[in-house]
Amino acid sequence: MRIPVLILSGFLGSGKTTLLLRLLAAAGKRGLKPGILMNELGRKDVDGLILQESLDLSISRLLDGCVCCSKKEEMTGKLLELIDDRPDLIVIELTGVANPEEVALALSDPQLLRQVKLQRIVTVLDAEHVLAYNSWFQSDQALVRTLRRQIETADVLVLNKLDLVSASVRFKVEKALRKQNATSPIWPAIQSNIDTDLLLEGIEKTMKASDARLTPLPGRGVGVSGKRRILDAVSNRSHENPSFTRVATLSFELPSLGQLTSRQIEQFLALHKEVLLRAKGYFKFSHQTEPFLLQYSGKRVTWEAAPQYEGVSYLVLIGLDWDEADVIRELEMTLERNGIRNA
Ligand SMILES: Nc1nc2c(ncn2[C@@H]2O[C@H](COP(=O)(O)OP(=O)(O)OP(=O)(O)O)[C@@H](O)[C@H]2O)c(=O)[nH]1
Repeated sequence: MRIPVLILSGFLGSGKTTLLLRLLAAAGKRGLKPGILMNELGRKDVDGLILQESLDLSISRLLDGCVCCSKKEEMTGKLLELIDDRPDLIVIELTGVANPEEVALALSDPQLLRQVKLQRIVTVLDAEHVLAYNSWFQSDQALVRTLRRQIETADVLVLNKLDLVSASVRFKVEKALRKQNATSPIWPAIQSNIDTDLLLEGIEKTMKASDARLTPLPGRGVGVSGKRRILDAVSNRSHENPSFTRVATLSFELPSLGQLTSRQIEQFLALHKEVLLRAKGYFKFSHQTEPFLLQYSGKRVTWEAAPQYEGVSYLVLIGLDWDEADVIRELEMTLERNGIRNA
């Protein structure tokens, strides 16, 4: 059973920690044991201290850097430590400037893939200021894009600090949010006071003593029905514990690449560009002497030599509202065209 992960995102000061405290209280009432990973930009762990004062919990911290950029490797290590404690769920509170899709990608690291599963992305918004971000940060388009992504990828938008705005501002904000995310619910809140039980829906006390950390879970075959699979796909949308997140992750181990080329991978990615947020993978092409690292972000592909990589080839895809079976089918077809056939 993979451990469900809740991601709390939202700009600085929007009310994430306030929500986290409520969430932890609700988890406690349900008898759930949470693991918490807090990522803060400053060296000083202010939020962690607040939490530790409020609750007797072990909290993992990633300080002085964002999981999106400088702290990616460390995040995997911290999560593995948390998994060792066998929590029923893991809550990751991001820095205000983190992009949730990058965290979804990090969760698909081969070391974590079969142990954790993205359950839900919750974005907390400061109703008083959210409409001003575009003009405030005009000179930093990367930040504007990240803040937009926090809204687009959210499964739940918590519209917080409503005590500070009028009804007409609230209406304007909701209208603007709907343009960026037409489907996810918007939950109004003051002091991040929402029905936290709804956030914990689908999360149960599942970790038993027998669920050892390194027990490999079988890859869940999500291949096309009626055909034998030629690749093993691991999805965050598992049957055993339905995921509600719109951000889907698919990971493929590719022990054999046949005659596959980087160009064909790019063509495969281009087919899904409307729904693909991010991709990453290592490839050991038969015609190359060293492995290559693929990065796909903002619809752009880059390749770089990765001589230090020693594992098998793999590909991780992060998409929004996609047809999973369609993506898998296309990849299978790409592999088949390159001589990779069913055994
Ligand atoms: N007036 C008002 N203040 C709020 C509300 N929600 C949270 N706050 C306050 O806003 C401040 C920031 O809240 P946090 O929960 O720490 O926000 P955060 O998103 O974790 O902040 P960072 O860690 O800086 O990213 C605190 O002083 C909260 O008490 C609200 O609905 N109304």
